[in-house]
Amino acid sequence: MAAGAAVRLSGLRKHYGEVRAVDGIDLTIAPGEVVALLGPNGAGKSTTVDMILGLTKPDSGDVTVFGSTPPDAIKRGTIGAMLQGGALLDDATVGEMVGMVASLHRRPMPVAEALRRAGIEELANRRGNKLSGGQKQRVRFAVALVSDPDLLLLDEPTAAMDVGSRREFWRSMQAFTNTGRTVLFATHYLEEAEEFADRVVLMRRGNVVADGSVAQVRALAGGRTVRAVVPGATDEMIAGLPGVTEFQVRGEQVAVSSFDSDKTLRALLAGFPGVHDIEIAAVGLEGAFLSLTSDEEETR
Ligand SMILES: Nc1ncnc2c1ncn2[C@@H]1O[C@H](COP(=O)(O)OP(=O)(O)OP(=O)(O)O)[C@@H](O)[C@H]1O
Repeated sequence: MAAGAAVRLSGLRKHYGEVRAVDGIDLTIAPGEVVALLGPNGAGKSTTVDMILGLTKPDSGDVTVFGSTPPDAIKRGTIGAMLQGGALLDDATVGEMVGMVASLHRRPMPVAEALRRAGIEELANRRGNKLSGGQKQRVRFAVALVSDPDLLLLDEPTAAMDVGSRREFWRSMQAFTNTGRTVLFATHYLEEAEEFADRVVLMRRGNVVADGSVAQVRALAGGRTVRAVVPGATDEMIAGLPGVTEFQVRGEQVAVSSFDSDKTLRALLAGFPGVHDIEIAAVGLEGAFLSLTSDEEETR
């Protein structure tokens, strides 16, 4: 599979002085996969995307895109990219901007089709300085699509969009991925990863801390939340239960995060005979994200 990989990163590293923006990551993305790159601010997502695009030179390690170097892949129109704040021209119309980019490629799709796929046909004659933030993002999407790329790299594509535009954007994106293209998108929105990605790669401080399907990443965090009404509960008693990683006591209402909910529950029942209204829930992707990317992990 490696030879036919859409993206292959091996030992990829980029440091800025003391900052280990990307600290030796290995990642293989198969053709047709839709992968979310998740992580808190400063995790190294943009630096990774920039290295795949050849915009940032790695200190060490290799990047290949469909077996080629990033500059060769870009020359062939294999990669389309939508970057945070990618420049648009104030005085050119949307149609002109997308047309200019199309003219740089050997086998572009028709400009009208790129506009249609990005859902901005009606903006074709609008000038760059008359676009809203969300509309600009869609123009960047059309620019990314017009080379008819096999790989799309998107750095926080829906950052400036309202909820409705976000939905529509992902609908357009799904139409694109249904044709078997590969997509890697960086995002802060867990629900986008959960809903649209086949695979989630979680980054923290320049490293990949989890990689798998949404269900697998959730399971990696392994925790559950136990809620109950516990007459007589005190902070000290709840903190002393086995498996507890975090807890909250509000009057008799207790919520506990636990890495071993069976043990926690047994001890709770033994220590507090009056406990009632017990609920146990699996950690969502958000919980997994927080537990796998929090700085407290550092001390483990
Ligand atoms: N050109 C640069 N010079 C110095 N430090 C940089 C440079 N680019 C990135 N960094 C640092 O590298 C780290 C990783 O940044 P990066 O932008 O890749 O993170 P990110 O995960 O994309 O964050 P965000 O979600 O905030 O966009 C950060 O600490 C950042 O300050």
